[in-house]
This record gives sequence, structure tokens and C-alpha cells, in this order.
Amino acid sequence: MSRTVIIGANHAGIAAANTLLDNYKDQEVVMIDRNSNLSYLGCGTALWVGRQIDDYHGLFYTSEEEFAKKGADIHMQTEVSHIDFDKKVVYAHPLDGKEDFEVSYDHLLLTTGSRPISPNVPGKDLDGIHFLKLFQEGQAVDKELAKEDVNTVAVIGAGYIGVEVAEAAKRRGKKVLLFDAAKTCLANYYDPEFSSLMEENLKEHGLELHFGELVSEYKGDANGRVNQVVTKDGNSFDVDMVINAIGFGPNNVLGKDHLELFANGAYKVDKHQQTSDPAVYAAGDCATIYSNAADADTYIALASNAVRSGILAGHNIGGTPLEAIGVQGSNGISIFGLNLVSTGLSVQSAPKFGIEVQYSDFEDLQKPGFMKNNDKVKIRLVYEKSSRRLVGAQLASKADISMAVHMFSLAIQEHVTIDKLSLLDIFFLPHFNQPYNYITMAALNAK
Ligand SMILES: Cc1cc2nc3c(=O)[nH]c(=O)nc-3n(C[C@H](O)[C@H](O)[C@H](O)COP(=O)(O)OP(=O)(O)OC[C@H]3O[C@@H](n4cnc5c(N)ncnc54)[C@H](O)[C@@H]3O)c2cc1C
Ligand SMILES: NC(=O)c1ccc[n+]([C@@H]2O[C@H](COP(=O)([O-])OP(=O)(O)OC[C@H]3O[C@@H](n4cnc5c(N)ncnc54)[C@H](O)[C@@H]3O)[C@@H](O)[C@H]2O)c1
Repeated sequence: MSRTVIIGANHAGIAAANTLLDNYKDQEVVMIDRNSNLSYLGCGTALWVGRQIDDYHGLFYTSEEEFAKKGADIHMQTEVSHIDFDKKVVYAHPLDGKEDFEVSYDHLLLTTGSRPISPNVPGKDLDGIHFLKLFQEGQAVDKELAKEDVNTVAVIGAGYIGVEVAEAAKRRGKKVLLFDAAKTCLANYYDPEFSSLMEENLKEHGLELHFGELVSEYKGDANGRVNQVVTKDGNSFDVDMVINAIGFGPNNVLGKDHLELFANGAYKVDKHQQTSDPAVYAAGDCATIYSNAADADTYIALASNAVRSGILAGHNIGGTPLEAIGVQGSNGISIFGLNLVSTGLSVQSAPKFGIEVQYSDFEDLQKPGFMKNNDKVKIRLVYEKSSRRLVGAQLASKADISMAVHMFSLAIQEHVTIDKLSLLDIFFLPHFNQPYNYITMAALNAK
């Protein structure tokens, strides 16, 4: 028997544990997590808090009992305090008063994930200031929104969490102020021509947008509860609660002094999810991931990547050498009926990776004009100037155009050129698209 200790039993840890337990009978699997719950789908928080789904029960997809049944030695509410990498021993501290214990390993898998970044400004620890990562943090926000004296909510960061929770708070009848240091929302995913559609949508639904305004201080009342947000240019806004959503940072506490790290502190892994210590693997939000579009290691915190990298780590630890094929960071958002999806690099993100790009835009009705229930689709294809390989795609529509992005993801992965894309066999049926469909037209328009 070979023993693998997995620290962190959420999406990446769960995927790895299932892979090991389902496929490798010679594997002893020990799972340790400090949280009391596992497998919470954070993507559902805004849906539940905004009352678009009835409750949170469906947001957990497995349980401690399931893993115990499969033969894992699972310890929830147990924090790993440190690791002796030379002796290959993990030291664990149960948070429920039980005795500390240690466990040795043949392989160690770090799936310790990420934590939200805290704005480092005066007043950041006042009451009424929230983060939104764990289920418990979702519950705390939900409870605050139920209070009648909480009328004005400030959301700091207009990325994916910020925009989604801003919609949720608005749906709960609150006045919502949405701040971002960048000049647009969703700046990490979309060019301004696309994020501006989301901005119009948010404004139409009554949200107050403060983009390009950096929060410099939170002020509080005599009871230590936040009541004001102050920005760098001296403006102040009365608020009743704050939700911080300015991005995630990797949780590298256990391995940062031993393992090789990426620029932001994530554990550097190779294509087998192996770290700089051959006995230690890492996956999910605490590790790097290879971007095919950028042709470089990068950091992309997504559950989709956590699951895939967890499966990969499981197979490699189990004894089947499997190489990662890389990712495109495909993502999507749906707010008040407006859908935005993207994959790869945008025109504004490409230069950060030293890639010179051109782009091609197209906008038309999704279906022929004679069809009913017909929405506009806006598309941008981004391609490398020298090689003409596709490196990114963005789409926006009130229609569900989400599946198109998966094809662009594959095209980026396989280094397909914009010219090849323009001749791709795409079927035509009035129910779904036009004879000159938006994918072909965007590719044909490329200079
Ligand atoms: C509100 C919200 C919405 C999201 N929506 C989406 C979405 O729609 N699509 C998408 O792809 N992604 C989404 N994400 C991102 C996604 O949730 C993360 O990328 C994912 O959780 C990463 O999984 P992970 O297993 O790598 O890490 P985590 O989920 O961070 O899990 C790490 C685990 O490690 C445990 N741990 C850490 N340190 C220790 C220690 N010392 N001892 C014991 N245990 C430890 C933690 O308790 C935790 O359970 C969303 C995130 C949030 C917060
Ligand atoms: N729909 C989805 O797929 C989905 C939903 C939620 C979260 N997630 C993932 O979870 C992770 C965390 O989400 P997130 O929304 O926190 O990060 P994000 O990267 O999506 O957005 C962070 C935002 O905060 C802004 N910002 C940074 N520093 C700031 C500061 N000091 N003041 C004001 N604004 C600041 C950035 O400009 C950016 O727009 C991301 O990787 C995200 O992709 C995905």
C-alpha cells in the first residue's frame, strides 16, 4: 500500500481523492480539511442569496460520509499546522478538541485552495465588512441582507464575485454601490466593448457604479460597525454593509518555505501537477496552471480548473503518468438575463503576456430576421498577429450562446488559425443561427 495525504478536501482535493479511490486499489487515502463542510459550489451563493434558487442544500455534491464509505480516512474540522517535508510527516490539529495527531505519507497532495484578498486600508476589520468564499461567509451575507436596517450595500471589486453578489443584493431590494479600481467591470475577462454592455445592464437595473474609484478607507460608528466608504479622490459614501471581492490569492502557508513558488505565491507545478519536491503534488487554486493562449504558466482560480487538475494529480500519484493539456481559463457570467462568456486572452490582457494581437468583431441577430425570440449576438475573436493562431474569444447576448465558447477553447488549445476557423463546417438551421453565422462572419472579417 502507498499512502497519499490530501490537505484540503474541496473541489481539487475531492477530484483527486475520487480518482485515487475509484482507480487505484493499492492506495491508502487520508483527507484532512479544517472546514466543517466540503464540496460547496460557491457559484451558487449569489443565486441563493439573491433568491433565484430556493435554498443552498443542492450546492453540496458530496459528503464526509461518502468518502468514509469509499474507504478514505477523512478528518474534517482538522487543521494541518505544519509539515516536515524531510521526514514526510503531516501534523494535524483537530478543531473540535480532539487530540493532535501526525500522519506520514508516501505522496502529499496540497489542495489548500485560495483565500479572498483583503483591501489593505484603514478600517478593514470593522464589523459589517464581509468576504464571500466559504459557505459560512455566504450565510453571514445572507443574514445581513435580511436585516431591515441594512439598506445600502457597497461591493468592492466588480469582477465575477462582485458583479454576481451586486445583482443578488439588488434582487433583495437593497441600494447597491459597486466599486472597482479599474475603469470597467469584469476587466480581467473582457475588453471594454463587452464590459460596457454589462455596465449598461447593471445601470438599467438600478445599480450605482463607481469604476476607476479606489477605496482608501472604511469608517465606522461608535459600535465599530462600518458606516462609510471613502475613496482615494476624497469622496465618501454612507453604507450599511460592505462585501469585499477584489480577487483571490493562493493559500500557500504550509509549503511556501519549502516549495518553488510562482510570482503570486502559488505552488509551481509541472504538467504532472508535481511541485519542486517530487513527493509533493499540488492542484486547484493553490497551484499554477498552464495557459495555452499565453503559452506560459499562470494563475487562474476556477472550480473547473480545480477539478481537472485534481483528477490529473490523482492519476499521476496513482501511477498513471498523465500530462496536463493546459487550459484557456474559459468563463462565463449571467446577470439580469445578459450572458457574457470568454476564453483565452482579451485585447487588453494579451500584452501582459508579451503577445501582439489583432481582433475581429461582428454583431448581428442570432437567427434570421424572420424568426421570433431573436436576440443580438456580439462576438470578438482575438488572434496572434504573427502566427494568426486564435488566442481569445468573447461573446455577449441575451440568448444562451454559452456553448460556442467551448469550441473556441478547443481551437485555442489546438493552435487553430483564424483563417482555418473561417472555413469551419458550421451547420445552419433558422432555429439556431443564420446562414452567414456569427462565428464564420467574425473569422471572415479578420484582416
Ligand atoms: C462566490 C464564488 C463563486 C464562484 N463561482 C465560480 C464559478 O461559477 N465557476 C468556477 O469555475 N469557479 C467559481 N468560483 C471559484 C471556485 O470556487 C474556486 O476556484 C474553487 O473553490 C477552488 O477549489 P480548490 O479545491 O482548489 O480550493 P478551495 O475551494 O479554496 O478549497 C481548499 C480547501 O483547503 C482547506 N484548507 C486550507 N488550508 C488548510 C489547512 N492548513 N488544513 C486543513 N485544511 C485546509 C480549506 O478549508 C478548503 O476546504 C467561485 C468562487 C466563489 C467564492
Ligand atoms: N462565473 C464565474 O466563473 C466565477 C464567479 C465567481 C468567482 N469566480 C472566480 O473566483 C475568483 C475570485 O473572484 P473575484 O471576483 O474575487 O476576482 P476577479 O479577479 O474576478 O475580480 C476582482 C476585481 O477586483 C478589482 N480590484 C482589484 N483590486 C482592487 C482594489 N484594491 N479595489 C477595488 N477593486 C479592486 C479588479 O479590477 C477586478 O475587477 C476568480 O478567479 C473568479 O474567476 C468565477
